[in-house]
Formats: sequence, C-alpha cells, structure tokens
Amino acid sequence: MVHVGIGYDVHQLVEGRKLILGGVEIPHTKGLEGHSDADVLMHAICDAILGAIGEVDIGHFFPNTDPRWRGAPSNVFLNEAARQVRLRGARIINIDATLIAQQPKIFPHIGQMKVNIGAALEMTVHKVGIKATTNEHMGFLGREEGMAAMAVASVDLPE
Ligand SMILES: Nc1ccn([C@@H]2O[C@H](COP(=O)(O)O)[C@@H](O)[C@H]2O)c(=O)n1
Ligand SMILES: C[C@@]1(CO)OP(=O)(O)OP(=O)(O)OC[C@H]1O
Repeated sequence: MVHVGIGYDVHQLVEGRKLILGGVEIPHTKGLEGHSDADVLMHAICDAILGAIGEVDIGHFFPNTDPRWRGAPSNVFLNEAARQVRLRGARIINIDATLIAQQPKIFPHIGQMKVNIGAALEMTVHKVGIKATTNEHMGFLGREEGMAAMAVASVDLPE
C-alpha cells in the first residue's frame, strides 16, 4: 500500500554560519541557524519520510538539546529515516521537495543535492525531485530572514 507523508521546515539566516542545503555547502553571505548543520531541505525530507510511516518528527528522534547532534551533518537524520522505513519492510518510492530561498541561486547545485540525498536514502537520483523558488521578495523569506523547505515522500508500506 502506498503511503504519503509531508514535511516542512524553516531556519533563520544569520551571519557567521555556513549555508548547507541538500548536503552542499553553497557560498553565500549568510548561513542557516540551527543545532545541527541546519540543512532545511534535508530536514523537510526527513519529516516527510517519517510522516509516511506514521512516525514522530525529526525533533523526537534527534532532540536539539542533545549535544550529539550539535553541528551534525543532516544526512545522518536521513540515514535514520531510511532505516526506520527498512525496519518496517517498506521502501521509499519517491521524494519531492521545494526549497524557498530568495537568494542565492540554487539551480546550479541541484544535481549534487540529488546525489547526496539519494546516497543518504539509498535511492536512485531520478526518484528524488528538488526544486527551488524565490518568495518574490514578500514576507520573511522574501526579506532573506530565513529559508524554508517543503517535501513529500511516498512509501510502499506492507499492510
Ligand atoms: N533560490 C532560488 C530560487 C529560484 N531558483 C530558480 O529560479 C527560477 C525562478 O524563480 P522564481 O521564484 O522567480 O519563479 C526557478 O524556477 C528556479 O529554477 C533558484 O535556482 N534558486
Ligand atoms: C535537527 C535538530 C537536531 O539537531 O536540530 P536543528 O538543526 O535545530 O533543526 P530543526 O529543523 O529545528 O529540527 C530538529 C532538531 O532536533
């Protein structure tokens, strides 16, 4: 039976942090604030996968009070989401995600992001969709105060 899950995440943009998106370090004047590497895209995908199998969210698996996850690369969180899927005898069918970022241009990095996310989830790249959109200069995303990501995952889950 096919199950779907959704994920959403948002992080503040601040000076003095690296910008890591989909496991790619992207040159920019600011980076995302967070306990881990704050990879908003991977976090949204993680929650979409966990949602598809009826699990609790990323923060329950990896509390932001736990020093083990301070500065952690977010592929670790995807590894665990994929492991939870496998534990149920299930299989991720596909992932699709949209990053909302006014700047910088993400498009040149999307190929590498798909490779990184596919590797973390043990999925082929063509089953991972990643897109980017600006927020047309509107609201906190448009003012470049932060970035957000939304994702869906479909999972083939045994009855
Ligand atoms: N951070 C971003 C935002 C957008 N893109 C690409 O630019 C295209 C135009 O974006 P609009 O928000 O003006 O529609 C969009 O289709 C993306 O391919 C990007 O690379 N990085
Ligand atoms: C990933 C965790 C854990 O390091 O911290 P953050 O990097 O702050 O990210 P968030 O999206 O708030 O998700 C849950 C956290 O538990």
